[in-house]
Amino acid sequence: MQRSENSVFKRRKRQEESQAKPMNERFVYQDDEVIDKPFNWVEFRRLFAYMKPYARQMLPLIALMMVLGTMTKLAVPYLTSQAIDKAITVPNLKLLLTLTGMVLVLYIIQWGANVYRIKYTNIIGQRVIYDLRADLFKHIQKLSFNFFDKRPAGSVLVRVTNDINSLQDLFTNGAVNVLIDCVQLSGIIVILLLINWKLALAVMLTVPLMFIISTRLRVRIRRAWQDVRMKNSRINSHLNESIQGIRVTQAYTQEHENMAFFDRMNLSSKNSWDKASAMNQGFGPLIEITGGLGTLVLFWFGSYLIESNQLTIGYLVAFATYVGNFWDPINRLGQMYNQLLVAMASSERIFEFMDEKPAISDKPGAVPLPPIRGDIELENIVFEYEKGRQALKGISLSVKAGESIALVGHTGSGKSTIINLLSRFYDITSGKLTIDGYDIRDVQVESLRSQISIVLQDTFIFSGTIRENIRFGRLEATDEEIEAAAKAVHAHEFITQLPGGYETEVEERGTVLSMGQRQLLSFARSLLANPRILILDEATASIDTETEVKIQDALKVLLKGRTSFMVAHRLSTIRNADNIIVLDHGEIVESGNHDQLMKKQGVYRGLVEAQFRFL
Ligand SMILES: Nc1ncnc2c1ncn2[C@@H]1O[C@H](COP(=O)(O)OP(=O)(O)OP(=O)(O)O)[C@@H](O)[C@H]1O
Repeated sequence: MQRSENSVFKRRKRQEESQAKPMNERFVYQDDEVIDKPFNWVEFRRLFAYMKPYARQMLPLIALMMVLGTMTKLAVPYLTSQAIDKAITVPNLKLLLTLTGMVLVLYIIQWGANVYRIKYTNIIGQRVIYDLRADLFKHIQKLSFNFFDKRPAGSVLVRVTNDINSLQDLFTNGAVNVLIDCVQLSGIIVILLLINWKLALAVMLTVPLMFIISTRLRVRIRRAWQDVRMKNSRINSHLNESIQGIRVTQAYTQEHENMAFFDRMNLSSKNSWDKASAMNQGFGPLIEITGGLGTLVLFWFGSYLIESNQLTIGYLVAFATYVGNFWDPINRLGQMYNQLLVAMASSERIFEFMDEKPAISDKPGAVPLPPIRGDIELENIVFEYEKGRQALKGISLSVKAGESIALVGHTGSGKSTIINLLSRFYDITSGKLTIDGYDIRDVQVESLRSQISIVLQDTFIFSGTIRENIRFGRLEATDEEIEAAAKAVHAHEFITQLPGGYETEVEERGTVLSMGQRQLLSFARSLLANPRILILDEATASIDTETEVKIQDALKVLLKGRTSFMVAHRLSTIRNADNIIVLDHGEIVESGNHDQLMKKQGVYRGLVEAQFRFL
């Protein structure tokens, strides 16, 4: 079985290698892994600063346990040498029993010290990881739309999960183990030199050789692991995209194509892992061979020293044990160095996100926007998502408080862009946008957004109950207020028909609910928020004609006394708007109410007639 699986993998590997060009290039993922950067001390200090709050409290205890554990470990071979030389070669049962008792006590102390050290290092490690993850998540929440426009959700996920996890080992074991190994190494070197400096130097002759070989090997190992992480990161991005798009995939029966693509990624990641792990496995035996050379020198030169009465058998045995213990920390330090570089690469990626400044933030001295009436002025607004490509080309518009504005136009004409600018999800490239005379760039973002409510076509429902989803509009709302809002927008009927009523649990994106029901919930959420400015972006697109009649009533309630912007392709919903703005390629081409525009025989009339013909 094992063999056949291996041969399948080998065959697939050959297939993969023979196809230089991927067979399916629908999905393109940027590699965001930094290969081979020099060790960055600034970031290293920044990372370890996360230990600071806990260091004073716990580090002295950990250091004490560490020294205690290492000292007891180093004392055992010395006591063994004394037992051989003074109690076995020249039999002395009493001394032998005393020394055995001492060794036993040392082992118990060593065990206790290790248990406490591991416990406290784990506590510090977990707290550091908790703080890092919390800081990163908090920061990501503040980042602006343009940040998410540029990155697939999967790659953001990878940083909060994988990259943070890869630091976990460093903080829980790694950092302390390095110290222990350094203390142990220094202790062993001192003891070896004290027992017999000639033998010590002879044994350590092999160290530089090993150092040179292993440094070269380690660079290759590190690159191989970077490759593994890069491929895993791509798998995560693809996985996220596949799950989000599963309905489209199934509708177009693209499962096999997707599977083949995933399989290639998966296989490529497995192959990289095999390669990296094979290199890693080579590292251990290399240390062992060099260690074996050292042992050869030890016994050859050691027996000469015994013969010439410069060393006792007991000391030779102790020497052999110390030398045995000498290679372990060196081996671990080599691995730790790799682990540290991996962790540094991860921390670099984490800090890169943390250093990302939100494109939209309060400027110094920004004042809170006082409760607004809802007068809006757009003066010659130009906006570019990408430099040199204007989505809006000089929009001017004056809106009085309480007016309802409808934005219509062909797809891509700039309707949603205007809406995005009103809530300051993006900053305008040039021009001026004021609300009640306040330039929206001069006021605090939170005070602006809290007075504007947006209902989108693809309403986002969070995991939780229906009640909590409506409450999202105003967290302090009472249950009665929530139900009143639901009744006003005709959502109460369908909610009470659900098995759990208002307490029905809905999952992320609201899969239990139909699109129309989700929109009604979103209406209730907005009504509850009681905003001065209301934005409806294709908000009635998924509502059936019967519900639409009800919704028109609800909209009257919802829009009353508020300034509102409505984007709708279904033109019947905007008939009653005070002002209909017709956009084309980022410019206003017509404006007026329904009757005025119908008389004009222009773009709007064309759109209405096209829709009528279509029906
Ligand atoms: N996040 C973005 N990054 C870059 N360009 C964008 C982005 N969003 C929209 N655009 C571009 O800006 C222009 C206006 O888009 P917008 O979404 O405002 O159109 P719309 O009128 O709302 O279209 P629709 O009716 O299809 O929703 C389009 O050319 C579009 O390609």
